[in-house]
Amino acid sequence: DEADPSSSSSIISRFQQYLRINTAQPSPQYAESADFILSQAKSIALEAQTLDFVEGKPLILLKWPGSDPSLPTILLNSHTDVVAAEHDKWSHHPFGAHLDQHGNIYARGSQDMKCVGTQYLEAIRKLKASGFQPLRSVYLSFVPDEEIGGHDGAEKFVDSDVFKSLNVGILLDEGLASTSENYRAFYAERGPWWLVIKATGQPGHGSRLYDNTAMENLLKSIESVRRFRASQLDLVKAGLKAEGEVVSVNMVFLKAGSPTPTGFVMNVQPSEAQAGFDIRVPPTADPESLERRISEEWAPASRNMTFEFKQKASVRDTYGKPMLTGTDNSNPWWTLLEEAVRKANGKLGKPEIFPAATDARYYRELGLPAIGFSPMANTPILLHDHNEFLNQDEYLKGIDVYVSIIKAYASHVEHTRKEASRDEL
Ligand code: MET
Ligand SMILES: [Zn+2]
Ligand SMILES: [Zn+2]
Repeated sequence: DEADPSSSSSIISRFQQYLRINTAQPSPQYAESADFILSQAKSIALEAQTLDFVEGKPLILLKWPGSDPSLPTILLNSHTDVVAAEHDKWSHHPFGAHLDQHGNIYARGSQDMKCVGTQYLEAIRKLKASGFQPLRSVYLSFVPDEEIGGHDGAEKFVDSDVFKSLNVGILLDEGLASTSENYRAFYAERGPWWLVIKATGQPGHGSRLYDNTAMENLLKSIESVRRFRASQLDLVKAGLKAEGEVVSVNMVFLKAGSPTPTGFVMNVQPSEAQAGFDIRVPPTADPESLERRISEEWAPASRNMTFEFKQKASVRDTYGKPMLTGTDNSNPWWTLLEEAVRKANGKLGKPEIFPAATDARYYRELGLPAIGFSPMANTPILLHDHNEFLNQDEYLKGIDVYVSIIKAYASHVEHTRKEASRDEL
């Protein structure tokens, strides 16, 4: 029944409401999404504050206070922005949240990651209705700008005094849909390095053959990048490494020549040429050796080349260690997640390295444990793709998985603390 806020149709219609707010980069409607989140928070009586680290880019922080404020807390993170969508290539409008006859909800952000944001809220709504009282405080952060690097969102947040005062013990952030029945969970991610290489060279008549043209200099680099790319892809194809365990490099733009109103100048060899690459570096890789490869093989000064990074994430934390969250007994949160998923009748695959980037890197950089998890099983991976959708039954199942996880996390008495109190007896 529509009027009952706990009915499935009400839950789905709240998800659709969030999806219908166009928060696509580069001009997300953040004011509207903030209003929506704050109204949801109010309806389930969560404490709320809006943090304006950058004007026009609100970060909403919600709190469900625990009975023991001395315990480290739980932070459930989601980003409110989404990537752009090419409307005319979709079968349904990307901000219409159309529900088709199979129960699939079509919208940009249905997988990445508005689903997770409202699933956290719905799980808390259910837990509150059941009378559950958290021991640890549970925080929810709805952050802007993840899709453009998180510099005005999560990055500013983790540097803030507000964040320090939260005493966060574990962070949950986004994962990926799974095409099998097993959910996927991520203990690390690859760092994005966005590289632009530039070649200069001898300009001249388009009919002449000579050495050291900008185009030739750039093409030698592209050939070298391609050989390296193939070596990494071969490791994946041979089954020796998973996607998140190799360095990926993809050329994303090429720029050279002189445009004319009808095309390009055809008989002048240009004096400059450049190419851009999206490189993803696993935390297990040696960043120094990749840096050397870039400066010596992909953009050597000896070939009149220079390079610049548009984005260069660290793969080491502030203590110099690779940014990996423990998946063994050293990290009770991992075991608790596994158990909680199982209790909710879900299955979890082997822990993986997230192939792309998420805001979790800013927390792992501080040495905090962070787990990437979006409960979507039996679902094609459609983030950033046309016709992104999520099935309503999968969405509802995911809420129950979060009920189980939040319950386990918020009731968890730290082992070391138990030991400490036992020692006192
Ligand atoms: C460096 S910004 C990252 C944006 C996006 N999540 C990606 O992995 O591409
Ligand atoms: Zn995302
Ligand atoms: Zn994304």
